[in-house]
Amino acid sequence: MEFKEKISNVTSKVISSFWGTLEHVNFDFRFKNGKSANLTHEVYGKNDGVAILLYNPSTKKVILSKQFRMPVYVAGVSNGFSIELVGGAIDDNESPENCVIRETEEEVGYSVKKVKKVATVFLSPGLMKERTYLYVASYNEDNKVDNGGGLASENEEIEVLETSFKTALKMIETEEIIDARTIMMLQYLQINRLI
Ligand SMILES: Nc1nc2c(ncn2[C@@H]2O[C@H](COP(=O)(O)OP(=O)(O)O[C@H]3O[C@H](CO)[C@@H](O)[C@H](O)[C@@H]3O)[C@@H](O)[C@H]2O)c(=O)[nH]1
Ligand SMILES: [Mg+2]
Repeated sequence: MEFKEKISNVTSKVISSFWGTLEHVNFDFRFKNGKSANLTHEVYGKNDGVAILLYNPSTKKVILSKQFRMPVYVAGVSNGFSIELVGGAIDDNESPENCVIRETEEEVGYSVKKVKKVATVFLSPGLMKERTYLYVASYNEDNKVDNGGGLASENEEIEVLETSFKTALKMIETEEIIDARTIMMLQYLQINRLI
């Protein structure tokens, strides 16, 4: 039998390049039964991202951010406001760790030095090529260096939410928290009894 690759003749065409890039990727896919099909799949992405859950083991509080998200608005949820981990897109030539430390200071005004990497996740593997690196770090009041809020130069407007861990877990049940990264990291804290 002639040997054929499972995936072959991959070509990509950029359909839109605005904030991120939307590509149409054309390829031949060989099914288990030996038949092949020429398929086109859409793939969206930007630079990879980072996100972090900050927790204070003595006060049993966590720091989250609240901001407007157009996709959430378009979906008709919470007027478009989403409660999430601190995070953002990695700048060119920046390490994920430096990015997460930078975003923590920009978005919520805390300077943390020691961050622990927990997982690398694809948020929507059927659509997005982005990897997100997930972190945790403990904090206390000494780490607070300013009020955060995001970069005005990037039109960011972020509300800092310091809330009890118990309340944050409740907000998963009530669907006030709907971001997958945030839910998995709150559960990570819970499973590992870090707080
Ligand atoms: N999505 C999007 N955001 C835009 C756009 N123009 C400006 N922004 C704003 O630019 C800012 C980017 O901030 P970052 O902190 O760098 O990224 P992020 O929006 O928090 O994104 C993070 O989460 C995403 C998942 O929700 C990730 O996809 C992303 O990589 C990153 O981790 C946000 O305030 C966002 O609203 C646009 O066209 N599209
Ligand atoms: Mg952000």
